[in-house]
Amino acid sequence: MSLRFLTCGESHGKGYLIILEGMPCGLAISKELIEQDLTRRRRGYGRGERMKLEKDEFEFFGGVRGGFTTGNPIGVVLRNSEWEKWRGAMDPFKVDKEEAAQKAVTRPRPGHADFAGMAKFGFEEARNVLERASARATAAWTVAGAICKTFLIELGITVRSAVTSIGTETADLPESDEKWAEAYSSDMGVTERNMEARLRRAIDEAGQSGDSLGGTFAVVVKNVPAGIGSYGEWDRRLDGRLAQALMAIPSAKGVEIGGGFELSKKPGSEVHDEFVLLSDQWDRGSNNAGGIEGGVTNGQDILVRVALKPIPTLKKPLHTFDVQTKQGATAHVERGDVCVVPAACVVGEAMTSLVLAQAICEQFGGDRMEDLKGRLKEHIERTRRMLHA
Ligand SMILES: Cc1cc2nc3c(=O)[nH]c(=O)nc-3n(C[C@H](O)[C@H](O)[C@H](O)COP(=O)(O)O)c2cc1C
Ligand SMILES: C=C(O[C@@H]1CC(C(=O)O)=C[C@@H](OP(=O)(O)O)[C@H]1O)C(=O)O
Repeated sequence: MSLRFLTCGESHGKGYLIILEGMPCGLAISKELIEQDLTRRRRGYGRGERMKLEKDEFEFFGGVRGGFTTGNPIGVVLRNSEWEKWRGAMDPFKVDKEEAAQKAVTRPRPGHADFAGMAKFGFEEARNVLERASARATAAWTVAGAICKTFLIELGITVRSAVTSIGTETADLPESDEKWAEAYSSDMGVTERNMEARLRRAIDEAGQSGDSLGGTFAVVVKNVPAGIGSYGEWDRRLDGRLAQALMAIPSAKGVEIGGGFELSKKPGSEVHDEFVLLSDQWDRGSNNAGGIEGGVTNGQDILVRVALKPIPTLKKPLHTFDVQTKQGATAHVERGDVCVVPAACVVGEAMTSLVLAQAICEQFGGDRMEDLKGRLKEHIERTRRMLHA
């Protein structure tokens, strides 16, 4: 069965419903791992007022019994902390006209879905658009992703992320488990404490001048077996699927696999990862491919980098127009974040986990975790024999 997830909900509505269908039965579910990822997604210096208020309370609705998946669709309810405050404007049936009018967004913010969404549906103002386009939905994606990450951990596969730049300040990718642990617990998603301070300063400067900052992050997947994905059809290639899932993160504008854009500047002799003999096993001397060749994993770590634009709602608003008066205006201002890169990289882990879990379920799936693990083990052993000198 293929694994898929859907959500419904709005940023200032009651919350989100998450349905993850196709997870095999018998997987132990860790509520703590979901809580940890939701907490990490709220992190980061530069996030706005809402992240101090939001608790991300969630409840399992179906598909898990006694701590194990049953093979039924998994349902989770994720509540918005401020629902009561927004009820007047957002209630499914009893909307208070005055409150709704106060919340109307008639001056579309450049860089947001406001105008494009109004054009799509013919809305007279953008409230319905921004409610669904909001990155609040990434909390729901993080819940689904954390369940997929639990599935991958059970198979010995780890998905981690780190911030690699904010504005023009850069940070190194962690190189050891110890460094990854530092990035995991860092508020900024980086390894060095002095780097955290530099990134905070950059965010302060942007915030003080009413501006915002983007940046980059990397997701690294370790211990992925070779041979996952497909070269058979364009929409089954794993690199393409990862790029789609990561590009869907609000504000993501670029995705690179392995050496990415830099590879285009080098000759082939410096790019392709040669096979080398390490004791009695054939291995690779480098990993410029980022663990994927021809849309299929090659057994090396998967490395994906994502570039995020600076977020669009600015305290010093950009120029726009009012869709009702047709006059020039300054863009609508909502309270908001100055920089979201440390939060977005947690969403990057979630989306990567989802795509990988999907590919593994398609290839080795079935209804039972135990059967899937057995098939995957056989596959790994066969590959090891292939690489044995
Ligand atoms: C975790 C996270 C939080 C975000 N918070 C804000 C915010 O507070 N204000 C804002 O204008 N954009 C924020 N964004 C970005 C917008 O949601 C995004 O730029 C917008 O929906 C348009 O989508 P696009 O940039 O992918 O084209 C956030 C993005 C992420 C990933
Ligand atoms: C709520 C979250 O992020 C929100 C994403 C967002 C946007 O425009 O994307 C705008 C802000 O919403 P609000 O105006 O309600 O503060 C962010 O806080 C979240 O990440 O959980």
